[in-house]
Amino acid sequence: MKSIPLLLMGCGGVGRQLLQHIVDTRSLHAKQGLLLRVLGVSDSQIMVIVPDVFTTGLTDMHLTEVCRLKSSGSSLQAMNSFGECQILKSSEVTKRIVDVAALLGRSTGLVLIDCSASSETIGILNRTIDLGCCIVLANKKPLTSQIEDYEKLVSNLCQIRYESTVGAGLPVITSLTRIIASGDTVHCVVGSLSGTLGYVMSELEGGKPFSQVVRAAKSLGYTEPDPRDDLGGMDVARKGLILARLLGLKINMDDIKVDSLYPDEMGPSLMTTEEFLDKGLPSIDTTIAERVKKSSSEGNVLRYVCTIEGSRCQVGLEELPKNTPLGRLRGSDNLVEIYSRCYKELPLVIQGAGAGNDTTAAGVLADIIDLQDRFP
Ligand SMILES: NC(=O)C1=CN([C@@H]2O[C@H](COP(=O)(O)OP(=O)(O)OC[C@H]3O[C@@H](n4cnc5c(N)ncnc54)[C@H](OP(=O)(O)O)[C@@H]3O)[C@@H](O)[C@H]2O)C=CC1
Ligand SMILES: N[C@@H](CC=O)C(=O)O
Repeated sequence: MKSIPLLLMGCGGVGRQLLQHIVDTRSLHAKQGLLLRVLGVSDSQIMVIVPDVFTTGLTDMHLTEVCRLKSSGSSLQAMNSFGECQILKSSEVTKRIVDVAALLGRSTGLVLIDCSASSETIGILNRTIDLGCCIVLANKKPLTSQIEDYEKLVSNLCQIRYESTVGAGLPVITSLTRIIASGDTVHCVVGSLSGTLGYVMSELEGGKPFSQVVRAAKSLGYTEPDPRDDLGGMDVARKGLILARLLGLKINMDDIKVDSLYPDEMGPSLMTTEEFLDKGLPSIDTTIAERVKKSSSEGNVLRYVCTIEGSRCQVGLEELPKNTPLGRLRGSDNLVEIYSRCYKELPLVIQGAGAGNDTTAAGVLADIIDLQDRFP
C-alpha cells in the first residue's frame, strides 16, 4: 500500500469537507493501493498532530471529531482529551510544519494542503517546497501575491497542484496546462469565474433583494469568509491573475481593472462583515434592483465577467444578451471559454458548479491523488 502523508492548514467549510471526503473514500483508495495518512490539521489557533509522523496518522475517529468540533464553533483544543494527539499553539505551528517537512520531504514525502483563506501561509509553503514536499492549494492568496512568490511556488510543477483555486472542482487549470504544453497559443480566456456572483446575478433576475441573495450565497458555502471579497471583485481578480500568470503574463493584482458592487464606504476597514451584511447591503438593494431592471428591459442580464486577452486582464459587471452562453448561466455555475489556435472560432468551454465546499474539496482531493507518483 502506498502511503501519502498529509498536513492540512485550514479547517473551515472546505477543509472539513476534505477530511470528510478522505474518510468516505478510504475503501475506494485502498482498492487503488493508496492510503491517505493525515498527520495533522491546523486552524488559525491550534494544530492537532500525531507524535509519530513516520508511521501513524490521525484516525478517522479523530478526523470526524475535528470536523464536529469546528462545525459547532468549538476549539480544536478539546482534542487534548484524545491522549494520542499533540496540541500546538499557533506560535508553534510553523516550526512544527517545517520540522515535519524536513523529516519527510526527501523520505516518505509529504503534501501540505492549504485550505485557509490567509496570505500568511506563503512563507511556509515556500519552505515546504524547498524541502522537497508537495503542496496543494484551494487558497488563492499565495498565488496572487508578488510575482516572485508565485514564480517560486510554481518553479517545480511536479510539486504543486492548485486546480481548486479557479473553478473549484472544474478542470480549468488542467485544461489550460494541457493546451499550453501542446504548443497551442491561447488568445483569450473569458468567463464567469465566481460561484457567488453567478448565483447572486441569476437570483436577482427573480426579483429577490440583493442583501437576501448574498446571505443565501454565504449560507450555501459559496462566498469567501468575508463576502466583500466576492462582491468587490477581488476573488474573481485573484482567479483571473492565476489564469493570466499561467498563460505567462508577468502581472500583479495592481495591473487588473476591478469593478466593485459595493461603495468604498462599506469597505472592511470601515465596517465589520456583520455590519456590512445587516446594514450596508440592504442600503444598496434598491440601486442594484434598478440596475437589474434596466438591463432586463433591454433584453439583457448582468454577469460578472473576467476577460484575459493579450496582456490585459479585467473583471467587472457586464450587460449581456440573455441568449448567450454567459447570459444563460444559472446558480453557482462557472463558465470558462478558451480561445486558441486549435479552438479558434468555437472556444473550448468548461462549465459546471464553481463554488461550494463539496465540489471544492473534491477538487483538492483529486489534486492530492494526482501527486501519487511522487510517493514511494
Ligand atoms: N468555498 C468555496 O466554494 C471555495 C473556496 N476556495 C478557497 O478555499 C479556502 C477555504 O475556504 P473556506 O473553507 O470557505 O473558508 P473558511 O473561512 O470556512 O475557513 C478558513 C479556515 O482557515 C483557517 N485559517 C485562517 N488562517 C490560518 C492560518 N494562518 N493557518 C491555518 N489555518 C488558518 C481558519 O481558522 P479558524 O477556524 O480558526 O478561523 C479556518 O479554519 C479559501 O481560500 C477559499 O478562497 C476555493 C474555491 C472554492
Ligand atoms: N467565493 C468563491 C469560491 C470559490 O473560489 C466563489 O464564489 O466563486
